[in-house]
Amino acid sequence: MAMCSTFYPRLSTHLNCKSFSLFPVKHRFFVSIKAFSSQTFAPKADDLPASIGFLGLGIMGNPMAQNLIKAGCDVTVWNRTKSKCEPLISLGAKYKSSPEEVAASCDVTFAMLADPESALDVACGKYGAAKGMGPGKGYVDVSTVDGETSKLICEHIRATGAHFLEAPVSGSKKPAEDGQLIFLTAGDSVLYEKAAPLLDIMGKSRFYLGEVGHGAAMKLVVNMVMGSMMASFAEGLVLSEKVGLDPSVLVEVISQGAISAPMYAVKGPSMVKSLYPTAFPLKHQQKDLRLALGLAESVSQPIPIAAATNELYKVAKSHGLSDQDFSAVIEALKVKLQQ
Ligand SMILES: NC(=O)C1=CN([C@@H]2O[C@H](COP(=O)(O)OP(=O)(O)OC[C@H]3O[C@@H](n4cnc5c(N)ncnc54)[C@H](OP(=O)(O)O)[C@@H]3O)[C@@H](O)[C@H]2O)C=CC1
Ligand SMILES: O=CCCC(=O)O
Repeated sequence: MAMCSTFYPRLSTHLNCKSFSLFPVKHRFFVSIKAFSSQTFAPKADDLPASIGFLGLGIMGNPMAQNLIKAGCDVTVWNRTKSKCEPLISLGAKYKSSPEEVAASCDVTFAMLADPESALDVACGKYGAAKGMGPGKGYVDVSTVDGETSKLICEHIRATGAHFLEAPVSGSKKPAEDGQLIFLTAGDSVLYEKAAPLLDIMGKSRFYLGEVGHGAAMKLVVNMVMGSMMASFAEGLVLSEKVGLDPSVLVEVISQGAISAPMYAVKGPSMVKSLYPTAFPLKHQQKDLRLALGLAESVSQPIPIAAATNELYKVAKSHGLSDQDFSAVIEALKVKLQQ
């Protein structure tokens, strides 16, 4: 039986954002805001899925699954590289040797995979999760993929009689550890409601954006902006140093002005020291820019800044920086041209 016992006291509010002028009226966007409250709305154990699967235990999947286990949930894990399951097993997780077996033994299965190819393979491949799905079950894909991939996975899952939710996340390693992610969900609303208490363990807010593809699109737009912001920040740091300024002072100046952003304050000091401890791998940021370019292409929308930014991340990848944090994109600007 599911026992999610260590909930923080939280207030959950559902807003129909049709009433907000910021949102287009043709879609019904449901925004759920969690906040700490003196009132306790701990979900009843009866409301929670009894057993939860988690596929993909990388930088993000590991802490997300950990938070479910620590909240008392009954979690079964699988990862391509089995050794990454060990820390979770020692916290109380069960293990199955394929996505199919995990899905067959769980009510709701989450997947946090690297890219469209791996998300598709884990969901729809030979021993994929779809093989173990069926009526009454749910599949929640929290990987960052394009809408087309998400729709394909959705088709396979729904064909089994199960429900599908795409739920990519905004927020990186630390927010994942702290249960402070932002879920950008779309798909079967029945599953959205069923998974909500689990999303609330792993995150601080959740957006329900309608039909499958909207969650993926929102995530790609956000990461397109983030990738360009980081590239521009990197240019500023390199240029400031070239003209004899102290880049640490630039970080401080930016932090006090209108363009301050937590990302600059968090990443800036280590970028100045040429250190890039990986929270968000550079290869994933380039993947997201590539997918955002495809999204823009699908509606003939020019995104020249993102296109140029993508080229810079590709250069960074060609210099062996794929597995470094995406802030290592600055190194692509330091490369000396051959004389
Ligand atoms: N890191 C971050 O800050 C954030 C990342 N994301 C997104 O979340 C997803 C996961 O990111 P993150 O955890 O950082 O990435 P990691 O690279 O740390 O983890 C990737 C996961 O995918 C698995 N995987 C890769 N290829 C395959 C394959 N062919 N078959 C099966 N499994 C595979 C890996 O397994 P194995 O261990 O065997 O390699 C691992 O479990 C990505 O889509 C990323 O864009 C979203 C928000 C923030
Ligand atoms: O996809 C990665 C997003 C990282 C972040 O939101 O900080």
